[in-house]
Amino acid sequence: MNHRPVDNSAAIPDPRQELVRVMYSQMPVVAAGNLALSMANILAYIERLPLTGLALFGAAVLVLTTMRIAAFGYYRLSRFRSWDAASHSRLLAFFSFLNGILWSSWGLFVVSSVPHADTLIMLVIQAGICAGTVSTSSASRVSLALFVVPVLTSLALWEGWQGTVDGNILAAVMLLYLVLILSSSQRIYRTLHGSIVLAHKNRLLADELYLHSNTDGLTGIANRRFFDNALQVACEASHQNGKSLSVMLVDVDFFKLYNDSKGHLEGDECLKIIASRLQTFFSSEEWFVARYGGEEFVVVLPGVDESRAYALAEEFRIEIANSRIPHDLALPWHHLTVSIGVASCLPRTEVFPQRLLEAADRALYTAKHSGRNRVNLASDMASMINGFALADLDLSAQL
Ligand SMILES: Nc1nc2c(ncn2[C@@H]2O[C@H](COP(=O)(O)OP(=O)(O)OP(=O)(O)O)[C@@H](O)[C@H]2O)c(=O)[nH]1
Repeated sequence: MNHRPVDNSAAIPDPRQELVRVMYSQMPVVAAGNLALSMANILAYIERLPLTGLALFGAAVLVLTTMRIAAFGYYRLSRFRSWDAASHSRLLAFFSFLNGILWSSWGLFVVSSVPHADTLIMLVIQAGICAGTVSTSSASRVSLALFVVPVLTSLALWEGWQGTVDGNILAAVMLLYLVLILSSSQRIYRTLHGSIVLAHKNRLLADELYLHSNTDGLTGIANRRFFDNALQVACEASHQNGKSLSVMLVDVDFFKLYNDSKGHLEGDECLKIIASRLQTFFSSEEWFVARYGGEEFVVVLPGVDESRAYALAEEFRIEIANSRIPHDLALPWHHLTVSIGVASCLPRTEVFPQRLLEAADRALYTAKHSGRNRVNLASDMASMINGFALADLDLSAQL
């Protein structure tokens, strides 16, 4: 669970690398499919049962295609941000070449061992396979060429060797086809490139929107909106995992007088200082700080019980007082101070965010009216929660 509105805005990654990563991520699936293809070939060759072999191959291709489609959805682009694309693209090129050899061996196997197999039809099938690869391999020209060249040339060479068709004409046709494939790969790549850039821009915009709508404009810490959601989540988690939960309301003392004497801009700077001190002081991963409104801040401390929350609040209060931020009208100290109200709930108790806040607010009110620059505990919290539990019991008994 993330308790802070985090700034995720990173540069848009290189779309070509992103595509290589996606292709690379599918390698295990493709390898499994090709292994099935080789086994089908070997089986058909040993048993002299070409139809069984072909049926097995057909099944393997079906499984492979289904798995690849599933894998494409699974390996979403966002997962690959931290990958080392350079080394992966080399491995991908090597793998593509192996893949090409496998497919060409399949073509050669069929024309050489299946009676009446037509080389031309096989060539058309192989050409279709190459064309199908363009969409997925278009980001890496090297990988594409390493796949396509063995697949296309093997049958042409076979025919030339057999002398049934003019090898030169076949080679010329294959060359033309290769050029067509590579040029269409460029077009497909441009389209994919555009979609990937757009997808990343959209994500950055969504991140930015989230960040802005959850951050306080003045102090840069989380705002009330973020706090309301996060407190609800923290209360539910505390109820489920049986850990304590404490909330603090931190209010700057005599802040109106600070504004009046030093001006609103100085007041703003003062709020920024308090926010940053809070953020630094309560920096544990689980805790979070937000601006509650005006000169009031809130700290949520999952896993912290009442006595520890009190000790932490007292430590923070002293830290601010010891900073000696001048505030002549704050009597009797003549420097800036804060008052803090603390409320905690017992582990495994169902606690309502609103009740916890009300208790912390009452504690803060008492701290203010007992002279300010102090921490006050909502000592009625446990009895209040028990009171609710009893009220619930009474109600259910009446029902
Ligand atoms: N500079 C500045 N002042 C603000 C901001 N938000 C609220 N305030 C001021 O904070 C002051 C709060 O005053 P009060 O609620 O009377 O509280 P206080 O003067 O701190 O008195 P106690 O809380 O009783 O110690 C008001 O004068 C508000 O104008 C802000 O964003 N910037």
